[in-house]
Order: sequence, then structure tokens, then C-alpha cells
Amino acid sequence: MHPPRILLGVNIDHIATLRQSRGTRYPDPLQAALLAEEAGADGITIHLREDRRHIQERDVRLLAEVLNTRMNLEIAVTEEMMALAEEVRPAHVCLVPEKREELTTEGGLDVVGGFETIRDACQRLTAAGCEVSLFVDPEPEQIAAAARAGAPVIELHTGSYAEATGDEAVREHARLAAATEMALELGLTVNAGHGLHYHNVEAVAAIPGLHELNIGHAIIARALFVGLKEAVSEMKRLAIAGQEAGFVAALEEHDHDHDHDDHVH
Ligand SMILES: CC(=O)[C@@H](O)[C@H](O)COP(=O)(O)O
Ligand SMILES: NCC(=O)COP(=O)(O)O
Repeated sequence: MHPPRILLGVNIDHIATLRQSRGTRYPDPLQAALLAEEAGADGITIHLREDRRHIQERDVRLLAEVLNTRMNLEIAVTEEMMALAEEVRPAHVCLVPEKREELTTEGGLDVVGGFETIRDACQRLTAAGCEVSLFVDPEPEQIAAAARAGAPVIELHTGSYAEATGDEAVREHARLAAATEMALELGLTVNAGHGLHYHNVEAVAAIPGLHELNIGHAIIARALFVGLKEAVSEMKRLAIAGQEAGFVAALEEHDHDHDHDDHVH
């Protein structure tokens, strides 16, 4: 059976990065979110960092009022962030690790190490009506812990894949595929994101069973040259093409295995 179409969540953090770099009112993340939705974004992702380097609390509250799709709010597991999420109640909350000195999110959440805190956070957010996702590296023990913690969704950190080249990229891609398969077997919904761009997105979208890709930096960067709507719709087209190619490849592999079995018997 044909899988449901893969979804694209557009991360608009870096619209706010540009605004904050001068303390102006522009460019406005709200305007970006609405344009992205018009271009086909299935959801809008924002990361409210503790240092407020880009998205501000005001953006979160205003976006909650104007979005036509769904908000995916990325936050660290701190009391301040948890209280805000419980108040705003975004459709999705993705719990992420955070370091002040990092340029961008460097690794996945350590669900094994912080199990009780993360399990309690999942319970609180679920009680507030949010669907919780945990941003994890493609590591079996982290995925198993995410399922035990009660998160219905994980987002696989694709940063290591995005940074790799040659054989290492092939290995990282295989890790993502194996992690997706394992998570699906545990009944989790599997999203993926970080560092995806116009040249590597198709291979990730081809992994069977992925639900949604969250992509920001590359889309906002391309928007400078082609406009945001074009940048979003091009990314969406590539994600869907990648998913389709993965589906065809899986069918061919299945047919090949059957032919092989027929010859053996
Ligand atoms: C958690 C994640 O991978 C990103 O969505 C995150 O938003 C990255 O943070 P910056 O946008 O600050 O790079
Ligand atoms: N969770 C990943 C995300 O939202 C976007 O990350 P990036 O494309 O800005 O690296």
C-alpha cells in the first residue's frame, strides 16, 4: 500500500535570527510562517532557546494565534519552558537538548541519562494536550528509552548524516534507516530533521515510514535568492519525490526477494 505523503515542517528560527541581529521589527516570523503555509508547509517549527537568540516568547504567543497548520515548539526540558508550553499548548512539543555555547543543536536528547525528568515532562505535556516528540540521535538505546518515557513521537537528529561524506554518509544513512525501522516497530511516529538541504533531503525522505521532515536553515537561506514560497515548495517537491523513489525501490527489492525465493523452492 502507498504510504501517506511525507510532511514538511518549516523551521523559521532564522527569520528571527536576522531580526534579532539588528533589533528591528523585521523580518517578521509571523509573515514568514503564513507565507510558508501558503507554499505548502504542513507545520511550522520554532525553537525557543533559553538565550532567546532568535525566537522570542512573543513570537510563540502570536504564532499560536495565527497559524493555520500546526505549531511544533522545540524547547529544552526546563521549568520555564515547560510552564510556557503548558500555557500555550502547541499541537506538538519537541524536547531538545540545549547548550548556550553551541552554534546549533549538537546532539540528541539523552533520554537514557535523564529518563525520569523526561518521562515526567512527557506526562505533563501530554496532560496539556500536546503531542510530545523527543529529538534523539539514531541510537537504539535512546529510541527504546523514548518509547518507555511515553513519547508517541521521536525526531531523529539527521545532523551527523548531513555533515558526513562518502562511505561515512552511507553508514549514517543506514543508521537513520535502522533507527526508523526500530522506532516504527515500537509503535512510534518517526520524524527527522537538522541540517537537511536541497541536495540531501531526497535520500532521507526515501527511508520508508518517515512521517515528517523539519527543515529550516537551508530553506531560509534559499529564500534570500528565490523567495520563501518558492524555497518551501521546492523543498516539499524534493521530499515527496524522495519518498516516492524510496517506495519504488522497496517494491523492487520486495519483488526481487520473491523471485529469488521462487528460484530456491
Ligand atoms: C533542534 C533542532 O535541530 C533545530 O530545530 C534547532 O532549532 C536548531 O537550533 P537553531 O535553529 O538555533 O540552529
Ligand atoms: N528540528 C530540526 C529543525 O527544525 C530544522 O533544523 P535546520 O534545518 O535548521 O538544521
